[in-house]
Amino acid sequence: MEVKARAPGKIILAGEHAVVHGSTAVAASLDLYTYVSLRFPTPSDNDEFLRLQLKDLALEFSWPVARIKDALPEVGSLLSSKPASCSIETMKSIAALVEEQNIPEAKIGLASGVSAFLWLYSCIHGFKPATVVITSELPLGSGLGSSAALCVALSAALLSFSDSVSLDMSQQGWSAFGESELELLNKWAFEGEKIIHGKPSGLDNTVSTYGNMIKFRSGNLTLIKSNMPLKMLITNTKVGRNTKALVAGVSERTIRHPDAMSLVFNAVDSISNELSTIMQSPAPDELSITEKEEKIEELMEMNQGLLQCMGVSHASIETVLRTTLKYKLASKLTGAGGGGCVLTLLPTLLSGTVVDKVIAELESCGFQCLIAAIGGKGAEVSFSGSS
Ligand SMILES: Nc1ncnc2c1ncn2[C@@H]1O[C@H](COP(=O)(O)OP(=O)(O)O)[C@@H](O)[C@H]1O
Ligand SMILES: C[C@@](O)(CCOP(=O)(O)O)CC(=O)O
Ligand SMILES: [Mg+2]
Repeated sequence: MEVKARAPGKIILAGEHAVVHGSTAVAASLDLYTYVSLRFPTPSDNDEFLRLQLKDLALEFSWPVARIKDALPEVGSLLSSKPASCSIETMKSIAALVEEQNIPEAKIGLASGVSAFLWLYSCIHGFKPATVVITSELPLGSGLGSSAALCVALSAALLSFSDSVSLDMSQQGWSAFGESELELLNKWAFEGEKIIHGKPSGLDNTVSTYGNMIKFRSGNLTLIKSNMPLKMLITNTKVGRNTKALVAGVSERTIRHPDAMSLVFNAVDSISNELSTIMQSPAPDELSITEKEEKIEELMEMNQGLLQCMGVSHASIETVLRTTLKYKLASKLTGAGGGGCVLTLLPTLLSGTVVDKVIAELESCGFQCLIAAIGGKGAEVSFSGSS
C-alpha cells in the first residue's frame, strides 16, 4: 500500500516578516501543491534503504537504515506521537548524512529540505526502510511557501502510516484530515520548517495545513470567511533567495534599531487587521467591491513600503512595482522578498486586455507570471494499492 499526501503553497497578502516578530499576518493557500508519496518495501523486496526521490529535480538520495541508526541513535528513543525539536547535536549528525549524498553545488539549497526530511522521517518511523517520492508544482525558494508545503505534505504522508493517526484507507481519491490530526501534522511540519527557516513564524505551515484564507498571530489562526473574490497576479522575478537569511537580516536590523522596527511591526499589524476586516465585511454591490479593492490596493502599497523599511525588497521587485504602476495596479512582494514573487491585485472590473498587456510587459523583463486560485484546500491524503 502507498500513501500520497499533498499540501498547497501560499501567498501572504500582508504581514510577512513582521509576523515573525509577533504582528498579525493574512495569508491564503494556492492551488499549487507539493506531493509526497510513501511506500514501505515488503520483506520479499529485501530492501534495507531509506530512499528519497526528488522527481522534478531528477535527484535520488539513499541511506542504508543501519547508517541512519548509527548516526542518529538518540532519535530512536524519541519515537512517539509528540512533535519534537531537532537539537543542535542531532542537526550536525543529519548534516553529515546529507553531506554524504554529494548534492550538486548548484542545488545545495536542497540540503535543508533533505535535512528536514531525515528529521521528520526518523522521528515518526525510526529506522524503517522506505521509498519517499516528492514532486512539486511550486517554484522552490520564491516566496510561495515551498518549504512549508514540503514539510506539511511530508508530515501528512508519514503520519498517515503511523499509530498516531487513524484514517479510512479504503476511501477513494483525496481525503481531508480531522481537526486533531491537522493540529498534529501542523506541529510536525513546524519542526521541519525550523530546520529550513531557522526561526519561522508558523504562518506558512499553518496555511498549508488548513488551506483557506487565514489571519495568523503568534501561533494562533482565525479562518477568514470572505465572499470577496480576490484575483491576484503572481510575478516570479526568478531572482533566487533564501528565507532563512532574509529572516535573520530583519532580526539583525531589529537589534540595531529596536524602537523604529517595533513601530514598523505595529504598522504592519494594523494593516493586516484592516485587510482582514475588509475581506470579511459583506459586499452587496459592485461599487462597494471596487471601493474595497481600492482600500486593499492602498494597504498593499503601505505594506510594501514597510517591507522596504525592513530591508527585504530587491531591484527586481522594484521593477515589477514600477511596471504594474504604469497600469495603475498595486503590488507588493510576497513571502520573504529579496527577489522571489510579487503580488498584483487584479481588480474585478479590470479589462482582460490590460491584464494581457501587463503580463506581456512583465514577461518581456524576463519574469514569469501566473494567475492562481487562492483560498482552496489544505493538506489531504490518498491511498492506493493493497495492504
Ligand atoms: N520539493 C522540494 N524538495 C526538496 N526540498 C524542498 C522542496 N521544496 C522546498 N524545499 C526546501 O525548501 C527550500 C526553499 O524554502 P524557502 O527558502 O523557505 O523558500 P519558499 O518556502 O518560499 O519556497 C529549498 O531550498 C529546499 O531546501
Ligand atoms: C518571511 C516569512 O514571514 C514568510 C516566508 O515565506 P517563504 O519561505 O518566503 O515562502 C517568514 C515566516 O513567517 O516564517
Ligand atoms: Mg519557506
